[in-house]
Amino acid sequence: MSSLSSVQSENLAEEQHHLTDLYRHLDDLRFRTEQRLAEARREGGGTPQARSHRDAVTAGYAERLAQLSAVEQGLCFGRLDRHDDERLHIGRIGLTDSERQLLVDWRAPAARPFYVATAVTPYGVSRRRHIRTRERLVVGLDDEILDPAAAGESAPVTGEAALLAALTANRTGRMRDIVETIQAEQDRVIRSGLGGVLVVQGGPGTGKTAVALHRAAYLLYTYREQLSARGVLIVGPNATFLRYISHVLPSLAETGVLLATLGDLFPGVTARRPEPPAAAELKGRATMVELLAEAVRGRQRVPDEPVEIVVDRHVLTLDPAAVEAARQRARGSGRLHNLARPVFAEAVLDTLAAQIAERIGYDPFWADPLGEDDALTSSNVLEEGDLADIRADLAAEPAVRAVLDELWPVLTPEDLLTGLYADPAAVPGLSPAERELLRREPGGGWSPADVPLLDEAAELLGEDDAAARDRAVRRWRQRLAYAQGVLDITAGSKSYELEDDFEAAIPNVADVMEADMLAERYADRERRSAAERAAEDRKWAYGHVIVDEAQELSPMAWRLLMRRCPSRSMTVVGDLAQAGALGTPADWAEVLSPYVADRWRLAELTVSYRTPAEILAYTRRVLAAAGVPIEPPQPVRHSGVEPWEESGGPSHLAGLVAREIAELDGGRLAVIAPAAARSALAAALPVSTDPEENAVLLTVTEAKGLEFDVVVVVDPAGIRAESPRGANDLYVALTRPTRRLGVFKPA
Ligand SMILES: Nc1ncnc2c1ncn2[C@@H]1O[C@H](COP(=O)(O)OP(=O)(O)OP(=O)(O)O)[C@@H](O)[C@H]1O
Repeated sequence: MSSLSSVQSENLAEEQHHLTDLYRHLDDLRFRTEQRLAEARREGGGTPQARSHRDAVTAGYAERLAQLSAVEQGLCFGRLDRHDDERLHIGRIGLTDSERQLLVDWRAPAARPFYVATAVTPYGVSRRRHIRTRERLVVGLDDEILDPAAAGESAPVTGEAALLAALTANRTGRMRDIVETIQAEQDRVIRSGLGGVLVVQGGPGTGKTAVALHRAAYLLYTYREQLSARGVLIVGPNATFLRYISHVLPSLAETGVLLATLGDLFPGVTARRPEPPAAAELKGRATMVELLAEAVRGRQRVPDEPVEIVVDRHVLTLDPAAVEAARQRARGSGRLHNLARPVFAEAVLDTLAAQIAERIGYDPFWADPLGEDDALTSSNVLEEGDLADIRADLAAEPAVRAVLDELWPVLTPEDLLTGLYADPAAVPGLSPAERELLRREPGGGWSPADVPLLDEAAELLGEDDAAARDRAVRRWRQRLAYAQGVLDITAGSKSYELEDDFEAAIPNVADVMEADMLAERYADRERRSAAERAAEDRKWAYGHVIVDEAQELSPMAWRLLMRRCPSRSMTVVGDLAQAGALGTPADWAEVLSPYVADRWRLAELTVSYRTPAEILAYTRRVLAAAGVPIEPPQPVRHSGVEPWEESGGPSHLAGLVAREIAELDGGRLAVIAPAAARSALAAALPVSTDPEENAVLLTVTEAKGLEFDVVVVVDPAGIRAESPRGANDLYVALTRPTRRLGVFKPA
């Protein structure tokens, strides 16, 4: 016994020695990066190029420093002993000294056996060691000997002790990374190649979200060149969920990922307005594409009566036939609405200009020529140049512009949707009830379901970037003139003193401009990461898109996401059995086939790491009794605690919740209830509606994707009855706890 413990303490001492060495290297790296950062900050920035170079370098060092700080906790967590006597330590980043690899990044191919080696397939590994640390101290070691002879006895999961420690730890309200205990089926998903669409289907608590985040980190590490320029987008269901997962990637030293909800994906709009599920479902239907196209056509109007326009005391008349002809011409141009407006305007201006020309250019003697030479071929003495002037004057005339804006307005996506919601009756193809669902007065912000419609509208309307191009050209001309002036003065005052070679050193104007503009662009490109630039650019094409809780997305939302990812390099993560939104798909093929036919691959996760066996068994029983057979995933552990069921009035419930809170011991509790009961329960129970608090009251929609040590589900029948997908909602609610579940039925 004593010899065993002496071996253990020797092992601990050996690991401590190595760990101390690793931290010394980390400190050293940090110190050098800090120095370089300070040096870069001190550097003067004379020219714009020098300034933007300095900013880029500074930002690079600052980011590197943040990464080095992020890996402080749990820097090294594993060791592989190979049959060839090589030892590899596995950690959050790679570290080398001049001769050897001190620490292997968990994402490197050499680290893979740490996650997938088994006694049956040991990948050349004889021992896998989990190293548990607190701060910079080694506090425990768990060894697994991967001896094929002992294959039958090996643990069903890798790193069982470390895994169970992670799973039973108190929840903090922030998801932790799982880099120390990734399981083999999860590893296969994380390391799947970059190309194509990968669907990850798995029940509650199987680690879909955790896997999606680690996959982002893996892809950025493995395909850095490709991905750092285009960025990675992760889409989650709501802002609370994004806050919940927000620490994972920074703790893996990855910062170049944009986390967003659907409501954030139209630049300039933050869509948080709540709306009834039925309205969201209607807005999410694929048929909205045609409806929006119809709404655009509806804004290209032909008046019923002739329109009179007074210009310079002339009364001009625009009759419906002329407008119809102009509209045909504009529609026939094949351009999008906003881009076709000049075609429409030109046709209308032609009509109006002809009327003016008719009046001011009429020669009353044209039909009575004095002789052969004086013969006129038309009654009008105006020439084409005069007509062009008239058209230009008319185009600038406010009364004319007002009519053009009425008949063929330049529209923003917001204009189109506001108009559509204010008067949905104008759009054919909707039932009266559907019209009422869409109806909304202008103002009050946008809902997440509006965002795909805004995006679709932007596609249909087209953006007229002529104005932006004009501005850029004007700015360029001003600069050019300025630079020319500066050079003229310099050259003028000094030319006779110049040596030949000095003269040659003066850049010519084109060089100055090019340098200047390049510097501007360079500064823009370097100072902001791809993720930041992408967030402001509706047409940004991401290198990879990860969609979490993907079962909740509507067909319209998929159209938007596919536009953001023309390469179709995507990871789609979800569980159809947990789908709560109305109109959710029957299977993943229904979602994906319009975009990639059958060219997508499926990975399934089968083990629940969150929810203990007792709670999953209870969940299966409850749902089966309700006539909804659901097969939950396999639990990885037992908690030894059966769920409780109680019923009664509000004060009894308040007492039960208070008891659970008293026993929390630093963990977190959620009461999950029907939306209709929310305000009454908020007043009656000792819980908060602020999701950041330790004891919170949530609806199922709010609780989706989250987890708590203890959950009390109130009024399960009410949750089921609240929506056509109520049984799925109940499934979500019952599977949120990591330890204890209580179910309360109002008497
Ligand atoms: N290999 C692992 N090691 C340690 N913890 C893990 C592992 N896999 C999953 N977990 C933990 O299990 C919990 C559930 O994971 P996660 O939220 O990713 O599951 P999910 O499949 O997205 O669940 P849901 O469908 O309910 O949203 C999290 O606390 C996660 O950290």
